[in-house]
Amino acid sequence: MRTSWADLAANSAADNANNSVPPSKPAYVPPHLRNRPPLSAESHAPPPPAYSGPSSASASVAGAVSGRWSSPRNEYRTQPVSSGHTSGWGNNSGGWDRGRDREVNPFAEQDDSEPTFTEQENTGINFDAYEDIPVETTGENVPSPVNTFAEIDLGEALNENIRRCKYVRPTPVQRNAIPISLAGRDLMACAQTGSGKTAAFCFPIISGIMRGQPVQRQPRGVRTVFPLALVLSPTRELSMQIHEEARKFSYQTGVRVVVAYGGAPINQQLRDLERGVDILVATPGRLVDLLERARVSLQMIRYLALDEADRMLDMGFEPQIRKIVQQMDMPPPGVRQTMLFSATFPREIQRLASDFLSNYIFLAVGRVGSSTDLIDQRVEYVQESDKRSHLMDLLHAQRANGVQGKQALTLVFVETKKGADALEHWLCLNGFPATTIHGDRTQQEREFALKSFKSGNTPILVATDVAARGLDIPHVAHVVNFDLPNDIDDYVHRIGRTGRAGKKGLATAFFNDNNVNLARALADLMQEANQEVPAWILGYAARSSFCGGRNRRSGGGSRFGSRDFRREGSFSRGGSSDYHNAGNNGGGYGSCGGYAGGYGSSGVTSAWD
Ligand SMILES: Nc1ncnc2c1ncn2[C@@H]1O[C@H](COP(=O)(O)OP(=O)(O)OP(=O)(O)O)[C@@H](O)[C@H]1O
Repeated sequence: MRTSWADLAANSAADNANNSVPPSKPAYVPPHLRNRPPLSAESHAPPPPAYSGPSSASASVAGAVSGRWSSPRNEYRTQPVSSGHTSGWGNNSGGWDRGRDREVNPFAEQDDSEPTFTEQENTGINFDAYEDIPVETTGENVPSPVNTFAEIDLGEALNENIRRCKYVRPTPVQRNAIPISLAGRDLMACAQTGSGKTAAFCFPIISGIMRGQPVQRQPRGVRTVFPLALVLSPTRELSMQIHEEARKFSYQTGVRVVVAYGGAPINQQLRDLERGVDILVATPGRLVDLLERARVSLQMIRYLALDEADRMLDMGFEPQIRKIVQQMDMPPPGVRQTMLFSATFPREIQRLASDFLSNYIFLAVGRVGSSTDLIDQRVEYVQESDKRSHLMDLLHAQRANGVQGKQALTLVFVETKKGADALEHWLCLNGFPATTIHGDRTQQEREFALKSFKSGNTPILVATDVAARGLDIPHVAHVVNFDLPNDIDDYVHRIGRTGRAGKKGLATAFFNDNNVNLARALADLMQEANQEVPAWILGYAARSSFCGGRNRRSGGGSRFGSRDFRREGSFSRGGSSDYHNAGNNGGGYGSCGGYAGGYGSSGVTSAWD
């Protein structure tokens, strides 16, 4: 099969050369043949494939992989559907140099905003910090974890990009999740913020597309595109970030990644799509738009990844996700491969998520929903009226300890968009350069704010929950919860903007009587992360209603006992009851509670996309 596609590409190139007339659109070239020198008219030999097959050192994983392709998924792929890619390569954006048929090197791209931080600071990754993390996997026939990237058969081009990224070894979530995904299994994975989940779902997708058999060519004139993989994320900025990461991982693999998100001109995104797409990274709203315009079809999807999956399936997004995954033309579970990732996975969301999965493996690296103990968490009692002056004290102290007199990056979370603007204004008036990101700002303003913050030019970013999830901003030294969220999971994601990739971070929360409902969960979370819990907060925790409020986790007993919801007695839907437990066991669930409401921020959902 591979040979015939190689022949097809070779013949097509030779035909074009012989006719000396360039095709109106370049012919589709399958990923494993892309980035090869163009064939001369004389040469009819297919170029060597980019991926040279499994190495003997990785026989177990590789064996599982080849097994995957003889599964029903393979039959699906070879069905004579009239689809494929709209066009070939290289005419431009999203990582391609317009007019020069050349992929832009994402590793050489310079951020034109002057970085405040040195390369050395950027590479101080200490993944030893994650070594003792308990890992639990449940499900049937769980593939064994690996210890090194060399043990995983990802293909040379991808391995080269891993080296370029300076990833020396896989993080615990990568060690476990990648072999599971390469074996073709569906996965629900929960791992702490900043622990490398993006690569954990990108690597198997890219590798799978590289090694997979190519799809049929798109008939000319049809403008619908047929991506092979779909990665959904809740915010525009996170989709952009995943796109950037995926472009690095897929550099010179021939796998093409395109991003589509709201707030940006759709025409440019349509042009990017028309140039060819293997992996589509998207926010749900913009994707629905593209599907309704019939510019994207999900018919050929082999891989579906939901990043921040619990957010994607909560009340704000669930209808859109169901529409995309269940009501359009995406292959069903068992035919496609589905991967769900987050740092938090409330049991009710797990239950919903199981509709999207087939005989999946549940992976928990660390306790489900826990924060990393790399973050020094502090809670201070601050009345509403004192919050600004208190923040000022923190910023002054930070400036005094700053690197070379510069303000360390501080991310300040507030409840409302108006509150964000007002605080930004006040900070600027008081000599602290600040910017803001929230749903009322234009996309351009949001992107500019983020860029300015990342570069250190504006070291304080005031944000609503739009910035709470997934954003990987190096050097965020301090996260301040100026207003605490209503939900402890939101707190976990917010503080997770610091203390990433093995680095230490600091998180300060302003607590007052408005936050009583969060007291119990906050105290539990801090205790679990070996943080010092002030006695007064334990008092509030005792007073708070264990099963009430909007905190879905609040309930009696240890909320950290929670694991794979299928192991609860109440589980009665689908799947197998014979769950292999390959790791540490936690306690049971608390006796009450569950999901008592949506995220506090559900009102901003549409603005996120
Ligand atoms: N194996 C590795 N070696 C070194 N650095 C890594 C490795 N894997 C990931 N990283 C880096 O770790 C940082 C965090 O990764 P990533 O953003 O994927 O975390 P995450 O688990 O998705 O976090 P969140 O839950 O906040 O979304 C990134 O800067 C990434 O480049």
